[in-house]
Amino acid sequence: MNTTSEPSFRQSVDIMFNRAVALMDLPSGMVEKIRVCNATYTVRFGVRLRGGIQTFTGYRAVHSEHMEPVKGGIRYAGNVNQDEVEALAALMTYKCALVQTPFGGSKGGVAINPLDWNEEELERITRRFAYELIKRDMINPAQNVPAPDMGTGAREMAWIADQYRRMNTTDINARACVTGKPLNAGGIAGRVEATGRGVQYALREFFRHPQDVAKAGLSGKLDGKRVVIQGLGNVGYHAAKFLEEQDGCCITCIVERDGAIICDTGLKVEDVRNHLRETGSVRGFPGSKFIENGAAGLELECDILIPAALEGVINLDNAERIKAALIIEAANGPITAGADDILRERGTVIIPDMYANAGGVTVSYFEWVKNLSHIRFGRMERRQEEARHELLVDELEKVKTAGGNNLVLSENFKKQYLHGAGELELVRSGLDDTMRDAYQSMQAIWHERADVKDLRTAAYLVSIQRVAASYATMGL
Ligand SMILES: NC(=O)c1ccc[n+]([C@@H]2O[C@H](COP(=O)([O-])OP(=O)(O)OC[C@H]3O[C@@H](n4cnc5c(N)ncnc54)[C@H](O)[C@@H]3O)[C@@H](O)[C@H]2O)c1
Repeated sequence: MNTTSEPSFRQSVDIMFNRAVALMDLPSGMVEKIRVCNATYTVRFGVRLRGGIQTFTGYRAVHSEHMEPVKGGIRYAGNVNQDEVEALAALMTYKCALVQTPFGGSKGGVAINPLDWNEEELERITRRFAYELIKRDMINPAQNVPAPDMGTGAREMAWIADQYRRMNTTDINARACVTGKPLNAGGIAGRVEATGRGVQYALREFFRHPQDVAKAGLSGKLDGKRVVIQGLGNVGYHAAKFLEEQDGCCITCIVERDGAIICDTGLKVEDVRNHLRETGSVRGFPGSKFIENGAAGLELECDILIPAALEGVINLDNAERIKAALIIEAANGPITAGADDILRERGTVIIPDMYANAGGVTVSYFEWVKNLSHIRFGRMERRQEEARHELLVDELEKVKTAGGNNLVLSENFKKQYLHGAGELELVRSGLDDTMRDAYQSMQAIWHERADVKDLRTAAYLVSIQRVAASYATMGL
């Protein structure tokens, strides 16, 4: 965050929370219980590296245990701190409640820049941090289940899972101690793409409602919409790629850490990603204009702005200059509370983080269930579906043979129909269903209540109501 007069990330989340509870009829004690972060564990641990001992600082915050396990990613970034993990843990509570994954909220991180360390060193740092959390039950399939976040991915999750297994050799559910693992280590198809895929499904759902599209001052479908995206990491890359290749969006600007590239006729996301991988920068991407001040890319004319990197990037400094009609928060907390006020006043529609990036935790839930059930996901349903489809196809064949009509089933159709959905299709359809349902639950409040002016407040209302109901039922 650039502006000293801005609240911290956690304070920003609290301001948005308070705006919502002011419209609710909850006892003040309950409001306070939900708002506060239950506990934050800080650990300073040493690892023998590069001929000496290096000391690192790590955190795991548990915001709400109204449901267990609690869930939330582990972030590796230089500026990870207690305020940030507590804000992110709170967002996890509200996110899980909104998309109805049965978890409380948590988040963790280590204050390191992963680019400063090689793979072997990162493995030793990760295993040591995991050890510190596992021995305090802060990684455990029944209590606290991490996942990837900025700076971490499937590789780190595999190390954490292995560390847990070594320390808990008789735990048959060991694999469920962390999600976002590689497929061959108990992961699930579609987890890597899940958060970006969820952003795509969220936008598709938004554009199914012309009334909502009109509120943003837009019209028509997703096809042809001009999109600016910040961050071409896990979330940003998948979101941008799917929107470009499958929904006909025109990606006019990509903002990365060292600057931004602009191309009015549209950037090929896959090619930009390859260029970024090969050169470490977006600079010099053929057919594009490079600007050193990447943040200026956020201020370009466009229909949809997708911040998918850091928190606080839309703040009091630049909010007035943001021109996008619609902002979808793929990152957590990219808009500060002050900027949110400015944009809301101006009528910019914001699809809030707790909904927009919930695809990750949704598919993490599928992975956790798969690990606990010890069966290849969807396997039984698939056989059952196949049996039903066989009956249908036999019947159609009989109709055809009897000369009832001219129906001809192609071999290709039969193959696709009979083989039903694989794990990836099941995961995607489950995610799509979740994103549609959650959108409609926010939207109902946005449309029905005159005092609820924006989707974020509506999302908070849905979530807080559910968390409160959970506490009220189980007691404190
Ligand atoms: N990974 C997930 O499943 C997941 C789930 C929910 C939310 N999120 C949120 O999405 C955001 C991104 O996470 P990710 O997993 O994609 O991280 P990532 O580490 O894979 O990617 C982050 C990208 O942002 C870029 N970046 C860093 N600093 C930048 C800057 N100043 N300007 C522009 N780009 C910059 C990095 O180069 C990188 O390409 C975070 O807010 C995270 O909390 C991630």
